[in-house]
Amino acid sequence: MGENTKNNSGNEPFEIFYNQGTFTTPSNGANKIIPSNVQLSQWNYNTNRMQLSVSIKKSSDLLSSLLQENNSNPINIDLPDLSILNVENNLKLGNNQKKLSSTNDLKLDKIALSKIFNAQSENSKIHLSKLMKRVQDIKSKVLITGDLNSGKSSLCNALLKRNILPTDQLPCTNVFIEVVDSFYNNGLEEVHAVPIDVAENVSDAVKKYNRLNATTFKFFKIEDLERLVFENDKWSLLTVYIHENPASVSTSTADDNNLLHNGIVDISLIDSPGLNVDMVHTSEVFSKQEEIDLVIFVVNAANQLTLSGKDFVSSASREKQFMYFVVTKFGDIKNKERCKQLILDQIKTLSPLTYKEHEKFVHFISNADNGNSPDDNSNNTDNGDDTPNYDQLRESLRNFVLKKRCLSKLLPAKTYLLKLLTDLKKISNHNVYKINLETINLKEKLQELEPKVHAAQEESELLNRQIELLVENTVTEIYDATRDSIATSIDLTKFPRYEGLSGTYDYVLLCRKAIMDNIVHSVANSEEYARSLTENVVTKIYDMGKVEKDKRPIFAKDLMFKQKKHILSKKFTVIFHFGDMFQPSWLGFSKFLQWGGSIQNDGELETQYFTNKNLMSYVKEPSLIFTSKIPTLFMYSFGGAKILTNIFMYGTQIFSLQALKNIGGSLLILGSCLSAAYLVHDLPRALPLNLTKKYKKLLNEIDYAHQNSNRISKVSRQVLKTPSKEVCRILEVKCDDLVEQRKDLESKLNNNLNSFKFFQDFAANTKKNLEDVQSIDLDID
Ligand SMILES: Nc1nc2c(ncn2[C@@H]2O[C@H](COP(=O)(O)OP(=O)(O)OP(=O)(O)O)[C@@H](O)[C@H]2O)c(=O)[nH]1
Repeated sequence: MGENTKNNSGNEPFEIFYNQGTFTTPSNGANKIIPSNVQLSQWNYNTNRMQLSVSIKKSSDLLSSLLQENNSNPINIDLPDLSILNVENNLKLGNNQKKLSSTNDLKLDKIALSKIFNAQSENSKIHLSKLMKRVQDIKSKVLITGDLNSGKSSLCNALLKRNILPTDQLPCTNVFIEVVDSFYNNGLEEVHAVPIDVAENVSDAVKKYNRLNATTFKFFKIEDLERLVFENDKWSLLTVYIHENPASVSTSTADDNNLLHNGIVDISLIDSPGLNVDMVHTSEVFSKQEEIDLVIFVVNAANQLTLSGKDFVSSASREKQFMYFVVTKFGDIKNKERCKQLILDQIKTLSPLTYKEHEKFVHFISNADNGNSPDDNSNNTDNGDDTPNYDQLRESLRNFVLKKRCLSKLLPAKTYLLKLLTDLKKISNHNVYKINLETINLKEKLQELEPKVHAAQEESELLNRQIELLVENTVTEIYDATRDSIATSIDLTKFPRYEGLSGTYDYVLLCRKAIMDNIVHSVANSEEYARSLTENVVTKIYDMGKVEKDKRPIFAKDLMFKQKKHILSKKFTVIFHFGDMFQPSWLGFSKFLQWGGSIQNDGELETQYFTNKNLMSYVKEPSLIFTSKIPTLFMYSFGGAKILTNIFMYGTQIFSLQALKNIGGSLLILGSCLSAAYLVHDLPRALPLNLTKKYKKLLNEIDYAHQNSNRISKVSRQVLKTPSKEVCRILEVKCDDLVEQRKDLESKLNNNLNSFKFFQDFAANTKKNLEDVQSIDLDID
């Protein structure tokens, strides 16, 4: 078994040559004439074998492409009526192997089902590769099974025409025995026993046993079989090599009359232990192995098909379309017709196809005792005409294997391919249907989504623009307001009252402070205005973005303008000069000389009479006298008195040089005194005027109004960025979400389109392959 027919003459056990319409087998040295119907069978067999091989390869490729599609795009396999690729076959519970319905008992989604389907498909690919091996292998295994003591070993011996296997009235075969021609063991008759510790069961043993590897078995003589068949606790398989026809051993040639090594297809017979509760499962599993081409079920006519037998047959017939039934001990039955009918009825229920051709597949044997004797054919004949003897059975079996090996060898592959391709056809049709439905659904969803996406995008753009504009207007407003406020602050300064010559120093300081305070105050006011306005606009922006109140970040307006740079930017210094106290003008001086009053800093003519002050104030603040008209009055009085004295003293000599000298000196002193008095008198007007000018000049020079307006508006802009960004982000997320949904739908739609194309091609290829397989005619007579 480990070695195959390569021993013979090449890769194939038989090299077939055409020779004027006959087949020859070169192994026997002489050309053998094979009947033309066998020749036809061989030709058909090879053609079918080749066609099936191609179909297996194509089916495997189809499965691979389906798997690939399933991995990139989970396919729909929620189909209840699949036979090979039904995912429910993968969902079994516990020891009782109860099947679960994926749709009822377990709710599995498309992805989960597709993963199970992957496993199922992989198994199917493995099975296909085994089928390929099987289709290309020309060896044939025949499993003989049946109830305990039903006559399996006797049947085996009868078919081999040798008493090789032990038979007994009591159950005796406890180990599976495979009988192979000694051709496969260098012409030696031996028993190779596979120990239980090498292989636990027969299925395993068949795989592990290798004739060329002595560690996989133990040698025994043929005579030891009597003992070995009982030792089921030691051996899982006994391989028995025999000379079926001792006469042909010397030439090592195949014999047409042989069953095991006949020159066209080599057969091995496997005798199995009787079916009891323990053995049914093992036999069922074994019979389903691809290596088993044909199952012969031996029925004791007296017992008919027992429960174990029925179990086995119904399970095995799912895999093997045809089974042989050999009814033994039929001769002992009185009412043969009734017995026959009862058994045929049972077969009809369990394996309808076998029943349909029961004349070929169901054999009634009357007497096994004599059947073992190859020479005594007369005793093998049943009393009835329709009950073939062992020779007829042997011939039928051999013909079946030889002429109908298409069925035994290739039918399982064809049957499997038909089921698989039908499954694939159903899957592709189902997917095309589902994809169409999904596509309609996706298109509807996309149509609904499209306007929403546009609306959201437009809303987002509009709101962005509105917020941008709002921020820009706010910042401009803050800038302008701050600039105006600072620019007008100096002019709006309220200067303190001048409290006389002695308070001149304080007056200077107070005037400067008044200007400074006004400017700084205007800046602080502008900052406060910016805070309030910014706070309002922040709320407005969140309102525009429809951000829920509890989701808005807390806005702490008091934190605005708190950094050091803000404090520093408000500071500036102006250096005071003595000259800042005076700003003489001819107009002012001439007014001063008039009795009426003096020009004040606002240009208004102010009249300060001697009487407009309380006399007590002059007492309290004598220096006030200098800012009043009192010194002027005094000057005028003194000058006038002096001139009058001169006129009186010099009379007509008033215009004499001496008189003019005296008058000139007096006038000079008078003028000087009046000028000094004017300057002192003009100080409350001149100082604020000069300071105002000086501060304005400085503020202009350092661009104070712009710097602060810029600073304040910049802070507001910075602050407003946060809600603007937040609202934009929310809108973007909303848009992105919709765009993502659209993208997702489009991608699904695209996938659907690809899947649709895939399944269209897949359906066409599957259909073609299915038609090819259907056209393979294995029914050759
Ligand atoms: N009368 C009669 N006896 C048969 C026939 N076939 C087998 N026997 C007898 O039935 C007994 C059991 O036959 P076996 O061939 O050992 O049966 P088995 O099915 O191999 O038995 P186990 O493998 O041990 O279950 C033997 O004594 C056979 O001689 C038959 O067709 N007619």
